[in-house]
Amino acid sequence: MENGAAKPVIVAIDGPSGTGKSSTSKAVAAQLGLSYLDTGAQYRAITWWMVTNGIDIDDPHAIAAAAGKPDIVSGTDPANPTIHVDGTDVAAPIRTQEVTSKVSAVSAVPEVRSRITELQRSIAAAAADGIVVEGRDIGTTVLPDADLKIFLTASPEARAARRSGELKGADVNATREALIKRDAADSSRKTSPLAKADDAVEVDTTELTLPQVIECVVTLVEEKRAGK
Ligand SMILES: Nc1ncnc2c1ncn2[C@@H]1O[C@H](COP(=O)(O)OP(=O)(O)OP(=O)(O)O)[C@@H](O)[C@H]1O
Ligand SMILES: Nc1ccn([C@H]2C[C@H](O)[C@@H](COP(=O)(O)O)O2)c(=O)n1
Repeated sequence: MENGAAKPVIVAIDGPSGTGKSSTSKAVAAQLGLSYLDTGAQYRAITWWMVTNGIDIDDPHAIAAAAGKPDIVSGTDPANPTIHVDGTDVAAPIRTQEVTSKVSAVSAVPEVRSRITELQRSIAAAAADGIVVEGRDIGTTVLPDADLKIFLTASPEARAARRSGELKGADVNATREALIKRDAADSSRKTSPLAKADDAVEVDTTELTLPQVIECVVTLVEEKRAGK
């Protein structure tokens, strides 16, 4: 690089629901001055558009035919990540129970995946200082040449407890069953399922605090940058 500037670093963080991908990725990106991309928010955004426009979620052909229609724009500042569909801020509506229950079906459709994957690659390529991209298939499919790949895991019990804490008063057992069901759907789809890349570093966060996970990932990025 000219003037001794650091080479942009691409970090892929994958893992099942509730393992801490978003919290960790945002904090690592902020600490290291990198961009941040929440790819789950993009799949939620396209699902929100399908629901809002009356597309039959049980009909993969209808989803495929509509996959190219919504304009999805992701803001990549880790201090203020944003998501817009056709100019509308959808940060809140993409987190509803309705969207959460339908996102696995929509994201399993190959036409949806190729559209969103292309968008993700163009965002990563445009990140001048580098980027942390989090999702389910980033290390395996979207950015197979990422400089560093992390795969976060945690027990279903720990993940359900974290989610129930977030959803104030939600039943832990119901939350646990819902996330196990979503993980099973995301792991078993034919096109780029949730999976650990062979060259990913697995970090089990069950017994770690969030600051410990962040520190672990920051250290891994710094070691990678130092060429260790
Ligand atoms: N190591 C940890 N210890 C305790 N709580 C954590 C830890 N990591 C994350 N959390 C909390 O767990 C919740 C889920 O974390 P987060 O949203 O980052 O997970 P995620 O993997 O991105 O989930 P999803 O894929 O469903 O979006 C948040 O409330 C977060 O603060
Ligand atoms: N790279 C990705 C990211 C997300 N998805 C799908 C599957 C998830 O259940 C859903 C929502 O993700 P979350 O917001 O919970 O991280 O989006 C995917 O298929 N590939």
